[in-house]
Amino acid sequence: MIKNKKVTPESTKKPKMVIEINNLSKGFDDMQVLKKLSLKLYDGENLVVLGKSGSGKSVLIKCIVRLLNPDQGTIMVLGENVSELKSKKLARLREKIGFLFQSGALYDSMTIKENLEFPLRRIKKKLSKKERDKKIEETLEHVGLADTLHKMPSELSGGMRKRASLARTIVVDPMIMLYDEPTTGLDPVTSGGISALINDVQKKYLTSSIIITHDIECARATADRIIMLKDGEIYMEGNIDDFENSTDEVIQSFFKQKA
Ligand SMILES: Nc1ncnc2c1ncn2[C@@H]1O[C@H](COP(=O)(O)OP(=O)(O)OP(=O)(O)O)[C@@H](O)[C@H]1O
Repeated sequence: MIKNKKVTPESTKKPKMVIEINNLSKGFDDMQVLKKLSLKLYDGENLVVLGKSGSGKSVLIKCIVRLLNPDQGTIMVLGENVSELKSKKLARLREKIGFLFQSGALYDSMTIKENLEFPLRRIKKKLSKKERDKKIEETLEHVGLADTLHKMPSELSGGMRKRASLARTIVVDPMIMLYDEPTTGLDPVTSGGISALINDVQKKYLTSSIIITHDIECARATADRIIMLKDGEIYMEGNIDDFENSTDEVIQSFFKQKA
């Protein structure tokens, strides 16, 4: 692994860790996807995970929320060992994690308001209807979709649907956000808007995020720190300047190819 100077959000303070992965291995049949991978996500940072298609980025975040079970290694999330949690505790932990899937996955038969109401009713049971409505309106306003309350997902553009999905994820106040290819399939201007929104969410909701992407522009706009995966291992860790100035051929070709 190429390792540059230690990059933590604030190198003078000891930052709190929200995710700590040690020696994670995961394979399918005879294909080893992740090989003894270790990484940390610090409180309040945006960690970008780069890697070619098939390098195991999605498998990594699926292991974090135990949508997949690791073959080996430990995953600590907010101080809990994910593999050891019984279903009730796992469900409670998952409530603290916002997962923005690549597809966005809004419920097509519900209005945007109903899409946000759904997780709120399930997770924030104590809110009154008035409080719920207020929270939905505030969240939609924050993602720039205040006037879509009564619209159906099919009436929105791809970028707006992505914003609505993000609103549905953040409406329940997650502590950690996992973004799986948040800008894939969007034009450069719309992608730039989503990257800016990821930063807004980090500031406003004080979330810690893992952002999985191929999109160098998204990495440039959002990353406090970047990890590049290759062949199931961390190939390089650093900040965007370390990557852009790297003379390593693999890194250069990855960045050139995306330019
Ligand atoms: N449930 C599964 N069963 C079998 N193989 C799987 C499963 N999930 C992922 N894989 C395989 O693991 C490898 C890594 O997949 P993954 O989705 O993590 O890649 P990725 O880096 O996210 O790629 P992309 O950028 O294209 O989304 C791929 O070869 C994929 O086919």
